[in-house]
Amino acid sequence: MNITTDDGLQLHVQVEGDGPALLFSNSLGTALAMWDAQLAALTGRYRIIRYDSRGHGRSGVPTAPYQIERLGRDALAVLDAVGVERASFCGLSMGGMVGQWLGANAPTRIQKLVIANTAAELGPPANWDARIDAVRAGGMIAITETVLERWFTAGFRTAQPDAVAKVRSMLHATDPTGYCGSCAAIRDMNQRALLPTITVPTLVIGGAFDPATPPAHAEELAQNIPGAQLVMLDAAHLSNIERTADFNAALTRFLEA
Ligand SMILES: O=C(O)CC1=CCC(=O)O1
Repeated sequence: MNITTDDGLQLHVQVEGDGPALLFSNSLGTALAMWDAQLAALTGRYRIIRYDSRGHGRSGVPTAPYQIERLGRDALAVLDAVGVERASFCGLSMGGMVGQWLGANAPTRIQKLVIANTAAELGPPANWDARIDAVRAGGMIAITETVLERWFTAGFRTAQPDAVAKVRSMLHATDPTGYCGSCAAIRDMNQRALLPTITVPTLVIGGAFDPATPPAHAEELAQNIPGAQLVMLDAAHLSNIERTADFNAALTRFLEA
């Protein structure tokens, strides 16, 4: 289904399964299909709500730079459109940045918060400007292989070429304008001051081998969000794909405690 946000953008949403509502939010350069392995494991126990973030997948692609607040309001629009007052939330990387915003600004809408492979601030801005310039000049292909090397360990890339190929396809299919708009949102983000205000029960998941959001970022989040738990997986950036069973176990253990 498509839903319309308060600024008139169409977002592509899929709702599957029955049970307590669980909203997933994708990372930069992917789409809702990045959560397929979670859907397969959890669909019998949860009402799984997935959506393509603006600029990604089958959602609309505004041209101006995005902001994390705007992405957070999109997540609330998804909940409104599917008639869910309160859901647990799981977001990875950019999705986890959205989760921090929701935890601080919409605590009545979030039951439990899971933020994976993410950060409160991910500078320096010049790195994001360089990435935006590279994509504007050469399209998604210009950055694909470098990005994939950060998303998965070398061992996983060798052992699981089909899983990597699926993610490569998502990255190639991402609209360069949407990708650059999202890079700008991450470049301009600093949510450190929000962390102590998050009162929602929170699980932080990190990747011991994640070069994109290294373990220090996960530790900072867990130390500054009151009562947050921390789980470190043997994975690079897309830990939900590289370590599906461990990720799903940590997620369900936390949600069902
Ligand atoms: O693509 C990357 O470098 C890693 C990343 C940062 C934010 C996100 O969603 O992915």
